[in-house]
Amino acid sequence: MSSELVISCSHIGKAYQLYIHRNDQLKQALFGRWKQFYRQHWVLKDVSFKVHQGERVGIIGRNGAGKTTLLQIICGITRPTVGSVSVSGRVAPILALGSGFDLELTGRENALIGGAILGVKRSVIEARLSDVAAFADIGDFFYQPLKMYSTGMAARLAFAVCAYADADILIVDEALSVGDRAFQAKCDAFIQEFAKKGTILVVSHDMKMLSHLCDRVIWIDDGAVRDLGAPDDVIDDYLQEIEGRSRPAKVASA
Ligand SMILES: Nc1ncnc2c1ncn2[C@@H]1O[C@H](COP(=O)(O)OP(=O)(O)OP(=O)(O)O)[C@@H](O)[C@H]1O
Repeated sequence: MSSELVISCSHIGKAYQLYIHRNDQLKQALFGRWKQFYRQHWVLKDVSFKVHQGERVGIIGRNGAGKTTLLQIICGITRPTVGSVSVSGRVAPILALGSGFDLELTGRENALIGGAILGVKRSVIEARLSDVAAFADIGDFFYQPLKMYSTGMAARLAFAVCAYADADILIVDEALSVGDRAFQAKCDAFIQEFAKKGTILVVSHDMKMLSHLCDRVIWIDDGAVRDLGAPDDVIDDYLQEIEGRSRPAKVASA
C-alpha cells in the first residue's frame, strides 16, 4: 500500500426527501416556499474515512444500512447532502455502470458508451471490444439489445467493460453474486490480479470473500461508521451482533 490518498470522505451525510401522501410532491412544487410537505430521511450520517492507493477495503452492514448510497456518492452518481468527498484516479463502478445501460442498444453499443463514460478513448475501446466480448462470454447476445439480457448477462457485460477500462479504483457492489460459478471464478481471478496494483472498494454480504480479499473492513450501521479495522475483527463483531454468535476461535499457525 502506498501513502497516496485516493478516496477521502469527510463528514458525509445524505438525506432523501420522503413524501408521505401522493400529492405532497406536487404541493411542494406549488407551495414549497411557505410550507414543507416532505420529511428528511437521513440515509447517511457523518461518515468519514480515507482509502490509500492499493488498499482493498470492504464495506459491510445490514440491508438498508447505506452502503450502496455511500458507493454512489464516491462514484459521483449522487451528491452528499452535507460533507465532502474527494477521489483521485479513474473509477470503475461495476454495478452502477450496468444499471446505466440503455436497454434499446446492443451489448456492443453499450460497451462503447460504457467505456466512454469511464473515460476510455473511443479508439482504445474499439480495439478492446473483442476482449470485452470474450470476458463477458455471452456469445451472440453481445450484438443483441440489452432488453433481451438476463440480469446475470447484463452484469457480465458491465464487469467486462470495467475490466478493460484501465481503472485505478474498482468499485464492486454485490455485482459478483449475480453471475454463475464459472463467471464468479473469472471475476475473482480478475480482482486478485487487479488488487496487486489497484484500489478496491467492495460492498458484500460474503464475509468469507471479504476476509480473504480486504486489508480493512468498514461496518456501516444505520448510516454511520460503526467500526473500521482489520477484516476478521470487524466481521466477527458484525456477525456477533446480527447472528448473536461468534465465529470459531482462530488456531494460531506454527
Ligand atoms: N433514491 C432514494 N430515495 C429515497 N430513499 C432511498 C433512495 N435510495 C436509497 N434510499 C434509502 O436509503 C437507505 C439505504 O439504502 P442503500 O441501498 O444505501 O442500503 P444498503 O446498505 O446498500 O442495503 P442492501 O444491503 O440491502 O443493498 C434505504 O433505507 C433506502 O430505502
